[in-house]
Amino acid sequence: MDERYQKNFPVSWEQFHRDSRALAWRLTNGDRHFEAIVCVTRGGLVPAAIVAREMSIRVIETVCVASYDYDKQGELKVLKEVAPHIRALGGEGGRNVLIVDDLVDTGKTARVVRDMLPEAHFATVYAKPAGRPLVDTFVTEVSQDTWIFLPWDMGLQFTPPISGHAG
Ligand SMILES: O=P(O)(O)OC[C@H]1O[C@H](OP(=O)(O)OP(=O)(O)O)[C@H](O)[C@@H]1O
Ligand SMILES: Nc1nc2[nH]cnc2c(=O)[nH]1
Ligand SMILES: [Mg+2]
Repeated sequence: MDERYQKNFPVSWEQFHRDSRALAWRLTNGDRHFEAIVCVTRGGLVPAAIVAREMSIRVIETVCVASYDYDKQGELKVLKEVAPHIRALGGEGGRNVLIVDDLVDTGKTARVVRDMLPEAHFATVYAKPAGRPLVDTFVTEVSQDTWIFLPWDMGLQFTPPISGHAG
């Protein structure tokens, strides 16, 4: 684990579903009308599916970026841009577009995607303090020194008892 991260925050599928639904509730109670979701792959794919279902949004676009190799942040590469007709929804800048990602950490990914769609609404399930100013709506804040383990990166495994005795 990168030394920047001192704590773990493991999230189960149920918890992630609950938190993504909570994000949809917040977005539904806002004053914006969204015609399409742009999800930031790959982490944004799962919350985007849940938010799209709850908000009855059927137009889903991707913006494909890569920056982390597990917990090591590298140079950010845009592998696929947003289609021009999606960028134009609600006028130049994408005012009627909802951008969804799983989390914001340093804010580097959010900055790049926001620059593509400056009028869009940016939503994440989790936010760390450095990235929080770049997000319009989120559900749970976690500290900067916490690594969030998402359910698709984990599996069930044996945990030894607290006493240390295996049997
Ligand atoms: O705020 P930042 O420091 O830029 O970090 C946040 C980004 O990091 C993760 O994506 P990652 O690059 O690991 O790719 P993935 O979504 O394909 O897992 C996460 O899904 C966010 O998109
Ligand atoms: N899974 C995961 N990916 C990240 N990318 C940047 N920060 C994080 C994090 O805390 N967890
Ligand atoms: Mg990502």
